[in-house]
Amino acid sequence: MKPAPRIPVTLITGYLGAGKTTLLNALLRDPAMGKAAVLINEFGDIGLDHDLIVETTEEMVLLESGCMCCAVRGDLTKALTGLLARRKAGAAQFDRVVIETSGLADPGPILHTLLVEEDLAKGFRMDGVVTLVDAAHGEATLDRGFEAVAQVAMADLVVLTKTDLVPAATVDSLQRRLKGIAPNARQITADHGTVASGALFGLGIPAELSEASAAEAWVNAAPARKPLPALTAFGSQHGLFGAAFTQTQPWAARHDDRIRSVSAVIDQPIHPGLFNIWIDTLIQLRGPDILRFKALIWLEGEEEPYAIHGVQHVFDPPVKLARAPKGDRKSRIVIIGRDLAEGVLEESLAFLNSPAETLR
Ligand SMILES: Nc1nc2c(ncn2[C@@H]2O[C@H](COP(=O)(O)OP(=O)(O)OP(=O)(O)O)[C@@H](O)[C@H]2O)c(=O)[nH]1
Repeated sequence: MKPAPRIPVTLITGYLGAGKTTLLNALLRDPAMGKAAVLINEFGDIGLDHDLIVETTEEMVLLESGCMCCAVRGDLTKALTGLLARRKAGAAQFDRVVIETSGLADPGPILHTLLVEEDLAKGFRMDGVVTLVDAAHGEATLDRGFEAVAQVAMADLVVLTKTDLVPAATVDSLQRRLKGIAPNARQITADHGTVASGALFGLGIPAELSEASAAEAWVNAAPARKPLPALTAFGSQHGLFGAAFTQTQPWAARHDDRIRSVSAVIDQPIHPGLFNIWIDTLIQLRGPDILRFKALIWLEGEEEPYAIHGVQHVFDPPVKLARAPKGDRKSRIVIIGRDLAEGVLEESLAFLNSPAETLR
């Protein structure tokens, strides 16, 4: 029997006051939202945002008493497990979950919870990370704290809010900066919380769709700007993830500079052995510093590609995609990392281009 489709989860994040509650209120009126369960996380004792939500769905859970990424993770697990059980028993009806995080939350551990808790991973799939950035205070917020930069780096979609409060040139320059931090994330603007209907949904791994063409758009990888460096032997100048990886640079400069995003398009199907070595090494050595990993991978000898996504050292099981487009058997990989020395991810990606003899 085919397993039931997993329920998509959307994570709405963004710094304090970025406009998350305003957006959620507008979203609750969007027919594209369908039947949704909404989880709201509050930092501090009083669940103020809960009172600010004017229209509610039937399933609204307020997670209090701390930041979701640390203290409340247990609560998040409990809330999601509870929702799943009630849905199974017919006591709750919803087809998606939307989580509004506290402004201080790091989306990484929250995404982890969805991936590592076995029951949750079976019942839910991540549909997308939506990060709100306040156009009026965005630059200053990014300058002040790395949390805000990391929230942008993890986004599938960046939503600019309060653009009505600043000149167009300010919006342009902020958008350029955001593109630098998250080159693969789409950017849209919200007018007092209102975005085009459905714009926030369908951003995740198209697992249940099984469409390779959709996966290409999901990965959104651009060919490397410079050709991948040639590998002469196993590993390269630095080894697969060698010296340069352990030697991170002093990150005194801008917070933005701590984020490095690398994407590659690999023309030929990849030897499965090479791919396994590569990904194991990446996870073992640099797992905690991989903020996001998305890939559409063609392996030698296989007719369909795999979609893979990961957050730090936790990876969702690869999803084999059916209905692959004819012709193009190029793998696409995007890695967003923090505190990684320049050139190292590129070099490691070059390993995937190396002939299979490298293994022997
Ligand atoms: N001018 C303007 N104000 C906005 C817009 N979107 C939100 N706001 C205002 O920004 C303020 C903060 O919005 P919230 O939705 O409470 O922000 P939040 O991200 O939920 O805030 P925290 O829960 O503190 O993290 C409110 O006064 C909103 O009315 C916008 O597009 N334009």
